[in-house]
Parts: sequence; structure tokens; C-alpha cells
Amino acid sequence: MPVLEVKNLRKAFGAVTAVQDISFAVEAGEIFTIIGPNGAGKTTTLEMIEGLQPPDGGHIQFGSLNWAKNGDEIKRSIGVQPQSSALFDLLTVEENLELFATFYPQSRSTEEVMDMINLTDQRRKHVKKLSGGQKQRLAIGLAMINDPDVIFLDEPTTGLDPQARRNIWDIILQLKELGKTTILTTHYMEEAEQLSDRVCIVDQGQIVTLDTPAELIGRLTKEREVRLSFLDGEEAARETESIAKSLASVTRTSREGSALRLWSTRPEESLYELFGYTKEKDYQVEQISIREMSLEDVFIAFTGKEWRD
Ligand SMILES: Nc1ncnc2c1ncn2[C@@H]1O[C@H](COP(=O)(O)OP(=O)(O)OP(=O)(O)O)[C@@H](O)[C@H]1O
Repeated sequence: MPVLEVKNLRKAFGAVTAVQDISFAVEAGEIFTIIGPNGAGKTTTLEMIEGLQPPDGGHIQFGSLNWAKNGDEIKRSIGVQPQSSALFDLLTVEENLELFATFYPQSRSTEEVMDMINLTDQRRKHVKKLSGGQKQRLAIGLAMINDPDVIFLDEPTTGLDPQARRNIWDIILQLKELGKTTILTTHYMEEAEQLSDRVCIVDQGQIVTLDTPAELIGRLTKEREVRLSFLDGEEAARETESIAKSLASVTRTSREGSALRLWSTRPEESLYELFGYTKEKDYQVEQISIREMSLEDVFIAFTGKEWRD
């Protein structure tokens, strides 16, 4: 049985439809990521599941529990990362954790949580003195203080530098090792690709597609982008492009000066043919790369829109 099942979730704010019709199921132990551009409906979806906003329609089921009948039980078994503005600025790291622990009949030890979020050395620091990354780590610590099975993290890495983001990824991966289920939202495609067992791409309040990152990317790999640049300049690139265009494996090409890009359904075969030609003409290839597809390409392929963080 899934730990969380969401069916036909809907929510509008006046004329704005934030969530149109969202359904998915999350299995125990998964890192399940909801990714989408600004205003896609990620936070609204999460807040309805967390019991913070009433849906206009649809069902939310945590195993055999639902909000109407088992609210207290659900609250004990889930962890919600508070917005950093909800942290108590004048309390220390340790005091924030101890305070949140008193909200629950059972809690994890603050020592253990501080260790997991790597803030033991900062335990006596006031929140207002913490860096952005440290505040986010504390917020995650507060979400795990009741030792929940399911943890919700809403954009925990937004605005952080790459190192601070990676520190948060480490915590999420530790939670997975403990067998916890994490439901994450993010703007960062790379993050979704690295961390998630499954990714749900949302746009305009609807699911665009949902699967493992490898499956989603695999669906696109019928075509790969190959880049070539020539030491002999534009002429060599132009002539090689005309040969590339004649190959059955090449679907399209583009060229800027001596840099040639081509999209091929069989890149190795295309390159073999092209190298035959460049060798015959004695053209020197300066650089060559075959670009792997990413979740960003999946988003573009499904929505027809460019992805912007
Ligand atoms: N309380 C509210 N009142 C009115 N409109 C709202 C409210 N909350 C969200 N919206 C609107 O609903 C849509 C979805 O917002 P939501 O915050 O769920 O998106 P999001 O994907 O989390 O975006 P972001 O990545 O920017 O946080 C947006 O158009 C937003 O302006």
C-alpha cells in the first residue's frame, strides 16, 4: 500500500486555478520530487496534503488514514519543514529543536537531530546569526523532530549556494537510508535528477509527466545532440554540415561559425561517417562531445517551453 495517495486534487483562489487535477501515489522509502516553474502549484499541492489548506476537491490518503477521521494520527506521523521565517530568531538552534519537540508526545533526541543536520557546533547560536543554509538545515531538523515516516520539504535549497545545497542533499539521502519517505519540491532540475526516485513534473496546476528520472530521460534518448568544432574554421564546418544533412541518422543540424551541432538517432554511426569525410578532406576536428539528455530536455519536450530556474 502506498504511504500517500492523492487523487484528483483541486484548488482555486478566485479566478486563479492553482491545482487543476493532480493524482499520484508515493511508496514507502521514496524520495518523490514535485518539480515545476514558478506558480505551477507545487506549494499549494503540498499544503493541501500537509493539512494546511483545504482542497476544493479530491482525496488525500496516508495509508489507511485520512484528514477527516485521523488528523491527529497523521500529524504525528508526518514532518513538515517550516518556512525559515517561522523559526524563533531569539532562540538558539538547540532551543528551537527542544521547543518543537514539546509539540509532540514522542520525539527524536535533539542531539541526534543536530548531528544529522550538522549543526552540533552551532547549537548555542541564535537563529538570527545563522547563514541561509544553516537556517534551512535547522528547518529540516524541525521537520524530523517527531521522527516522522513521511517528510515534506518545500524548496529547501532555493537561493542557496551549490555547497549549501549539497549539504541539504546529504541530509535528504540520510533520511532515505533511515527508510523515511521524502516529498520534495524544487526549482532545480539537476537536484531532482540527482536525488529523486521518481519525479513529477507539474505545470499550470497539472501533472505533465511522472516517472523515474532515468525513464523520463530514456524516453528522449532516441535523439542525441552531437557537437563538433573545427580547427580549419567555418568552411570545414559548413561542408561537414552538408554531409551530415545527407545522413539518414541525422534529424537536424545547426552551425555557428566553425561550431557544428547535429541531432542524431545513432550518434556513433553519424560520427563514423563524418570522420570518414573529415579524414578524406584532411580537416582537423578540435572538439567533439555528445550531450546527455537531462530532465530539462524532458520538460521542454513535454511542455514546449524553455525551462528557467
Ligand atoms: N493564497 C493564495 N491566494 C491567491 N492566489 C494564490 C494563493 N496561493 C497561491 N496562489 C496562486 O496559485 C498559483 C500556484 O501557486 P503555488 O505557490 O502553489 O505555486 P508554486 O509552484 O509553489 O510556485 P513557486 O515555485 O513560485 O513557489 C499561483 O498562480 C499563485 O499566484
